[in-house]
Amino acid sequence: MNYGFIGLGNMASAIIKGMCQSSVFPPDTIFGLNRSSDKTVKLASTYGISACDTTEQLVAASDVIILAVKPNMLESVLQTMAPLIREQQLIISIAAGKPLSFYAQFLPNNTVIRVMPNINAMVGASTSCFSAPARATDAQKQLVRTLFSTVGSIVELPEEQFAIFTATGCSSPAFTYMYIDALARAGVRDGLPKKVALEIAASSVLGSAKMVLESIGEQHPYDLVDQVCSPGGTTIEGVMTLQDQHFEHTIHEAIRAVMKKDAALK
Ligand SMILES: NC(=O)C1=CN([C@@H]2O[C@H](COP(=O)(O)OP(=O)(O)OC[C@H]3O[C@@H](n4cnc5c(N)ncnc54)[C@H](O)[C@@H]3O)[C@@H](O)[C@H]2O)C=CC1
Ligand SMILES: O=C(O)[C@@H]1CCC=N1
Repeated sequence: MNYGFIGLGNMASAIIKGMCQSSVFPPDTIFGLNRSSDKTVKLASTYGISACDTTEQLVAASDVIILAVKPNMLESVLQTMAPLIREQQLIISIAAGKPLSFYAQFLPNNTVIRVMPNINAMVGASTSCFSAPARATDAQKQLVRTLFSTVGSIVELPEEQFAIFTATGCSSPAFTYMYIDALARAGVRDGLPKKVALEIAASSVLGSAKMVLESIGEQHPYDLVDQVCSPGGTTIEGVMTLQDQHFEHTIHEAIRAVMKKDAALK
């Protein structure tokens, strides 16, 4: 089985890295095409994947085609692919926003599965989901699970939950990076070197995420908050300041803004 990536940016590079580092997907089964050839050449030399110069070459070589261009490029990519495609080819798209019905306009006879990974795929820690149409076979869905398991975890969701998954699971790493940097910056203000401050902040977030994951269904996150806040202590001052400054409301508004933009991409 051969795999062809159209668009070799941040996400495709991360997925190709995961596939090649697994023992499941040999590099000689992976093909790539990018608008500019520099990224294709780099991935070919780093991982030994095959570089394609045209959509014709990539479609001819692939059993599974992974669309990893920005949503605004999809229409032209699908128009170019449509006359070349074979019915048995599986299409996987990782683009935000575009529903399965969008792909059906261009490729009515092919199975298209939407996958939403996140950027933590670069370190094998993506939180991914997929939505498949009724026509998708168990084997096709299993292939999606196997492929994206090389870069982290993956669950199947109904398509109506795809957008909120994207916002809370795949846009949120950007917010978390901002939170980590804000903590580190505060550390710098009080004398920590930035590198040390970043290590402390990131490590603390990693441990906190582990605490939440291991207590789901047993303790509410606010039970954990209470365990940190000693009566009359230091942390409660920070917690109440965050509440005064609408910390939760700000996060909720950020998610709402992501959802609004996601809906506009359709
Ligand atoms: N960056 C992220 O955190 C995530 C992005 N996504 C989705 O993944 C997709 C790709 O995102 P990134 O990798 O971040 O973008 P990117 O901008 O890093 O990569 C896109 C690549 O596609 C290439 N390209 C553009 N038009 C092309 C064409 N006609 N033929 C071949 N290559 C073409 C560009 O040169 C670029 O290398 C987007 O649809 C995005 O919605 C999904 C999950 C997370
Ligand atoms: O910002 C975006 O459009 C993509 C979707 C999820 C993460 N990045």
